[in-house]
Amino acid sequence: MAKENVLNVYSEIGRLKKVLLHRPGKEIENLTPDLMDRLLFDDIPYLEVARQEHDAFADILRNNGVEVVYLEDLAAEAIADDKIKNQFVDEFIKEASIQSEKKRELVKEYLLSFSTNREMVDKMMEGIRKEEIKDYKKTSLADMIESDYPFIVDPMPNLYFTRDPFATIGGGVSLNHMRTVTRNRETLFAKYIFNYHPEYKDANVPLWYDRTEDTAIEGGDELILSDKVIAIGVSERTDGASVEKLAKKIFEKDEKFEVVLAFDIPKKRAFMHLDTVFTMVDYDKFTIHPEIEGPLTVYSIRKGENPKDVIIEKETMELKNILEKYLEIDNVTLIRCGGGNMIDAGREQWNDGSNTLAIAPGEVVVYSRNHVTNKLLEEHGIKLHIMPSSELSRGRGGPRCMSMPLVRENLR
Ligand SMILES: NC(=[NH2+])NCCC[C@H](N)C(=O)O
Repeated sequence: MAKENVLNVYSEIGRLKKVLLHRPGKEIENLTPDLMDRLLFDDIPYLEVARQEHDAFADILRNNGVEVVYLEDLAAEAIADDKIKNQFVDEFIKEASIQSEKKRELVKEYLLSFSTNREMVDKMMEGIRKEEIKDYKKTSLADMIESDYPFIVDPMPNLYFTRDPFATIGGGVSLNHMRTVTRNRETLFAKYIFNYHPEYKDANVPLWYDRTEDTAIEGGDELILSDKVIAIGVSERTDGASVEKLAKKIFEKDEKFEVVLAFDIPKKRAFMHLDTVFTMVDYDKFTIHPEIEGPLTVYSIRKGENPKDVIIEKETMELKNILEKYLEIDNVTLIRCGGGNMIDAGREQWNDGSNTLAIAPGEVVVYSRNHVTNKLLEEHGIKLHIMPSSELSRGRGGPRCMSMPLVRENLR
């Protein structure tokens, strides 16, 4: 029997009931200066403190009635069956770009040697250093003459940004194809969770996107403005083609969404995802990076006559007017990160000052370090839950990026 409402997200702000996090693990201690660029970090966080901050984040959520589940637990629970575990390990190895056959065999043996699935999953996330598997060098020429690259399997340090590899939209999931190899490897965990975890496997969770697609889309670009309107950033990470594919899939099912808005935003790191420049904090309030106020080009995608067709319209408008028009609200307030002061805006933007996680309308989790923006939010009547932020922020993501809502209460 199909279970109902295992996933339910029809807004950005409806009371948060269940959320997916990943507690930063030893993958952070496998970040090196040489790897930072490719693995999308600007600095190396101090793991112990990052974990304290992350635990404080989870506590804020739990203390406010949110059920917190962890990616690493769900992934381990999803592969309880040995056949599925074996398949999962094979797929993981296939995507880990390991050069020689012998080395792949040894990695498999090593992963299967962990006594619990949870430990094995942690190891997959952490990456495997050369010295962990000693014998491979003797067996193949490729391995004998290989470079001094220190890893057999790369770490996945971005996993604590659970927002991106997949995203709940309505009653389904966008299982994303990520722009970069490092982040695309992360999506494998979600594939197994939605196919095999006891909570989800019989729920027939519809997939609005699949990781096997060849164009990119990331969860940080996917915002659910209401049960009628979805906004998606066409950004450094998300292609226009992906937005159209996703819109068609959603319209084919009887979801209530009526329009998908594709926001054309600058393709640069400070604007990485739409949620880096713009998050919803209340019914009629948004916190934004002043640079996207516009005029902005937006493409609205609606259902066509026949379910496979869509109608696309291009508009160029100020952000405020776009939101007022599509959300049918008379007056939308945009709260500028850093209060519009160029220095404060630039600094706080860089540390995700407008990347807030709403846990209810008018109630958000924010980073402590962005005090200029936080003060402004308070002045606009927003209730803040402030979390510590010196280490986690070094990965260039804030409270919204670090959380994937699974269930939100519907708004009245
Ligand atoms: N939804 C977000 N804004 N996520 C931020 C992700 C940051 C991560 N270092 C990356 O570059 O992918």
